[in-house]
Amino acid sequence: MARVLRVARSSSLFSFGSRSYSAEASHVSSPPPPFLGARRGFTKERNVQWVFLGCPGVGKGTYASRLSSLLGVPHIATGDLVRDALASSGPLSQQLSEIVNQGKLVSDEIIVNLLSKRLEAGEAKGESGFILDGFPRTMRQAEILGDVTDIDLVVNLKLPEEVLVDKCLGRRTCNQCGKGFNIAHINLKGENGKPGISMDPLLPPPQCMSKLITRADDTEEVVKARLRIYNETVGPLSLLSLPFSCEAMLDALNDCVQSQPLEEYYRSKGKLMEFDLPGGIPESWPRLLEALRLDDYEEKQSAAA
Ligand SMILES: Nc1ncnc2c1ncn2[C@@H]1O[C@H](COP(=O)(O)OP(=O)(O)O)[C@@H](O)[C@H]1O
Repeated sequence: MARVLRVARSSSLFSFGSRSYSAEASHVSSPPPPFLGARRGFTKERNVQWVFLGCPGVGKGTYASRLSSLLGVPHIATGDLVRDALASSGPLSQQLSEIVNQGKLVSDEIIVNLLSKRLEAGEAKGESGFILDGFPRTMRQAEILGDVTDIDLVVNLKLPEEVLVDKCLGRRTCNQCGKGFNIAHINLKGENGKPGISMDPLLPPPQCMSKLITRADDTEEVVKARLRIYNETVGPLSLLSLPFSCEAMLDALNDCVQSQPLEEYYRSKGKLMEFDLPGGIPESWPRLLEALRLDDYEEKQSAAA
């Protein structure tokens, strides 16, 4: 039977259809080892169920997608689900475009429904496990997820705030092959004991160059609103220095219900792995694999095959 997240408006009850998930029946040892042991979640019954947290622009999509290929689990980005819904014709599209283009969060009900449909379709195709990117974004979403399934590990990617806006503004997607690139040159000098960060642009191959598009919500104003909302709902980011003056952003802030930050929620459950990205993909990817204790994963997989 299909696994479905169902929303009951009057209560916190959501369900993953027939699967016997229980918040109590966690296979996670307590207290967890440092960085949780990356192999948490690899069981005979199912594959990993991981969540990627991180500010807009931090690279969640990039690293979640690489890990999903490595581990053979689907990478499910709720931002992509929202963009697919936006691209479809229908009343939902119109409703979403106003919300997304102001940098606001889509309602928990809409996002849970989109995710539910995606999981259902995946299960029908025989998918097992997942890496969620962009979900949960609110405490309510985290509670819903916690009610219906066990999350093994929450990876919290971090970059200095100065880098995030530039990275968002540098994002490009090829409208033909769908791959993501980044044209930003990041070169942040180290100061006050903090290391500098430099990232080369991730440039597209020549055939994609003329087909690059920028996300409609990657304007400076909307990016800053999204970063502020992230700060309020997920975890602290010292963004107070950013100049916020536009009305859309103030609306977004007013709409943003202050909730206990998600980072703290998962930290208190011993599931949070913090990861400060040391630079671009060439520096960060091997270090991330090491932190996840997956550095020898490919070798072991091929040896076992
Ligand atoms: N879990 C979620 N809850 C509410 N809104 C979401 C969620 N995931 C995505 N969205 C909506 O989709 C937009 C794009 O999401 P995403 O691609 O994850 O962007 P980013 O991480 O760059 O902010 C968000 O700004 C928000 O409007």
